[in-house]
Amino acid sequence: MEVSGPEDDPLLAQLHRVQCPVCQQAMPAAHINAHLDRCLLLHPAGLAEPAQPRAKRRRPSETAALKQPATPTAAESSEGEAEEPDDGGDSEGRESDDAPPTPSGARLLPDFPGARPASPGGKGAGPRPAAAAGGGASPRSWGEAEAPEEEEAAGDADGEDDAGRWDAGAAAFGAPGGRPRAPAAEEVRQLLQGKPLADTMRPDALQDFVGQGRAVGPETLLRSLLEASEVPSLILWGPPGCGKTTLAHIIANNSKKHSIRFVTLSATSAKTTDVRDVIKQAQNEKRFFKRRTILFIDEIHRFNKSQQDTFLPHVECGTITLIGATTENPSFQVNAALLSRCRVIVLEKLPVEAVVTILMRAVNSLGIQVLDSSRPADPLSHGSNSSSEPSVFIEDKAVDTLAHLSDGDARAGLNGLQLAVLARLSARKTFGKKGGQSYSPSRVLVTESDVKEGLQRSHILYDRAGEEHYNCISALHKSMRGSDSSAALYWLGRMLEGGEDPLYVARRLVRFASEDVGLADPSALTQAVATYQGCHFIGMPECEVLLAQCVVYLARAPKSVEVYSAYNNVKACLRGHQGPLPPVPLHLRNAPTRLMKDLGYGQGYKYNPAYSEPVEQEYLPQELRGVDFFKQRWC
Ligand SMILES: Nc1ncnc2c1ncn2[C@@H]1O[C@H](COP(=O)(O)OP(=O)(O)OP(=O)(O)O)[C@@H](O)[C@H]1O
Repeated sequence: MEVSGPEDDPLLAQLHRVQCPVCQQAMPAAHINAHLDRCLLLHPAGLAEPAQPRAKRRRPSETAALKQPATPTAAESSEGEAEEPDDGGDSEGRESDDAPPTPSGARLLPDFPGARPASPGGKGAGPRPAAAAGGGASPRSWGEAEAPEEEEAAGDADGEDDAGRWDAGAAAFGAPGGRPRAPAAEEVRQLLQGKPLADTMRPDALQDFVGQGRAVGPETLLRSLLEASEVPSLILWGPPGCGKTTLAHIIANNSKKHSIRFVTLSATSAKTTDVRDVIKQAQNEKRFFKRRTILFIDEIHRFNKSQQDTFLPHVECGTITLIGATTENPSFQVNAALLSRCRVIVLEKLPVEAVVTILMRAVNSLGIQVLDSSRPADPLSHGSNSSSEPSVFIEDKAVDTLAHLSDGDARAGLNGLQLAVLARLSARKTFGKKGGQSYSPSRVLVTESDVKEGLQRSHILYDRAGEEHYNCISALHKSMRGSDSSAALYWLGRMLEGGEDPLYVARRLVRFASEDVGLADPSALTQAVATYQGCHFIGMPECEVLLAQCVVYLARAPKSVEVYSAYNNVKACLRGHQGPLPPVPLHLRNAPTRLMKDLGYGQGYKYNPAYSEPVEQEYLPQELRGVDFFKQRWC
């Protein structure tokens, strides 16, 4: 996905002007890294150690120089305008020119882990957020804020050791040249605290919206409409964390530019009166100011049918443009009349690559560096860090694993990342020791196992209340029907590991025992009922094996739908019957009283045990004589 940064837009580039802390020259933020590379080489006095000609990357020691303003020379003063390509990162082969920049200006690689993204200080990266040190900045402000003089370079005083470590570290971790330094752990911690990373990273513009090409890709009608600010009433349907609210947020952002009101309500908390208030205001806005109102209702499926009816006439007459978000199938959860007035946009579970892109954007934005596992290197071999504040690294496979475990839910992935990093920062796990000597923490490494711990798998893989609940039980039922015991066990596991109620599964097994196994193995029903009772007695997790046993039993059992089909025929016959139902034949009626006997109840009935030979007798009403529900299809 293309992600544009200020450097892509000359206007934005002008707006994002920063001042070189060495020569004081002002320039577009996008040029600062390339400028600093040369500026610092021209001002070795600004370095804590002599500049090495190969040093295109910023070293921590160089960061110290950022605090020592130097007088600009003629050579530098024209440099900011005529930027030369920064080859520092390229020499390590880490940075792809094709890689789109993040909103913060950092580059992302489209494919992961085939290629590694640059860290935030990489080519095109903006400087570290000014408030990062103060903890108030959002990661999004990375490329916008500039306060190198506030930065306390962790390893500044380390001189040679630090410089060597940083260079080698950059090689080891894939950090390209041109970055002032990695943010210290404390800064990362402050960025992560207080607000969910998922919210902080929510894109504001359509070009930052990852994936969902089918719904809002470049060629889609919806995209053209959104770009023209002609937003139709929409129902955004998709699994959790796939970008429904984000898309609405982008529309809201866009609406502001076109003086369209955007009002948000959540169906979990809003009452009908709230909806009425919004509609009233929308009417006034339309009447007096000719302003349109877009009403976004999150989790619209939680409104009952009559609440949904409240919008109907107002959507119809254009007082409001409705955008509803739902994880549930709108065919069942949204009023048909409302549905017919809205365009349903189906958003899909985000593919792993898209989640990787989103995660890498967050990683870059936080200034966390990615440890490239394809380039094994012992970071400790590059010297110690005497700084009290270590830099933060994450294993590339940790990002990969996180993306896989997120199961298409970007929020889950971002939350997992946030938890893993915060947990690791709290534990301050370091790389260990070098040559038997202990080092003060020079780096904090977030590993694959950290992210696994950071994820609540159960909440990620399975949505107990939503669509996934029905999808999985259906998959289990069909696997058992197809006698695939292995697949059936898999779907059972998916549900139980996801926190499904075991009794819900057990009830389905009871049903299956009759519906699909039926009289081919009547003891299946006994097994299933016993399983239900067993689950009831012992609960989870002990009852999982009961369910597994029963699932395998049912999957392997012979199948017969004879009873099930015949009964369906009976139901179809009854439902399709025209006119009054035929009376029960008199001979089949019980006659407990004289009056009933006098009326002919029970007359002519042949009590079967009283006959040694087969009994000829009709049991169906007159008009159904001869019907065989096992043979005749009614539905
Ligand atoms: N397509 C996307 N592109 C970029 N970021 C995304 C995308 N989808 C989700 N995200 C990230 O994940 C977070 C959660 O997404 P969002 O709130 O849009 O999910 P949702 O589909 O509305 O989920 P829910 O149904 O649970 O409310 C966002 O804040 C954003 O950071």
